[in-house]
Amino acid sequence: MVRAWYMSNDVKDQRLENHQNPQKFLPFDEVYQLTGVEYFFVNVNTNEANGTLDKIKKERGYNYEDELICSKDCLQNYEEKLKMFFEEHLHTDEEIRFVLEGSGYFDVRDKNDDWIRIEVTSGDLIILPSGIYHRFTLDVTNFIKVKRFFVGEPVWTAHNRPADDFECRRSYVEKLNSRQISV
Ligand SMILES: CSCCC(=O)/C(O)=C/O
Ligand SMILES: [Fe+2]
Repeated sequence: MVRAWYMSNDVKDQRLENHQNPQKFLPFDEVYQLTGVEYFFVNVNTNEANGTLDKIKKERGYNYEDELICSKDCLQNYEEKLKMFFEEHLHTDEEIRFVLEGSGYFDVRDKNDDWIRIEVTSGDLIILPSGIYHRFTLDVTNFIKVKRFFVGEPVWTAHNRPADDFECRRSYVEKLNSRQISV
């Protein structure tokens, strides 16, 4: 089950939990209010969710999907890719990841530009809105297998911060500030 917390500013090892002191966990509805990130739990064996995976895909028009394994053995240019994933960046489209096996951390900037760390494990489906600054890291287990969904032809390009002049960034900030982000 998904867990989220505010991160320490002093990150020596990105694969550790890196909590603030004292620890400050957030319920996911608060994460949503502060970031617009959406979350569903999907049973990986039956694909049943709060809704079903098929329903989520249909409603959101996800007509592309593939699988990605991030591990030393399976990911080409592993070190380089992991470094890239942990650079703060945004995408011009939603980032949709459904965890089939393993675990990892998505770090997302909240309204006040603070890092919230979201721990994902098997069954977690997470949707990062277009324009949100974020990054990803494996945890100490060094393994995650995800399904990636997309509307139309996938574009994986990451735009590193600063990317404040991108239309998707402006529109994300505007929506978040006027609380127009909707599920
Ligand atoms: C676990 S999916 C790989 C990371 C990725 O695609 C991305 O864009 C992270 O922000
Ligand atoms: Fe990303």
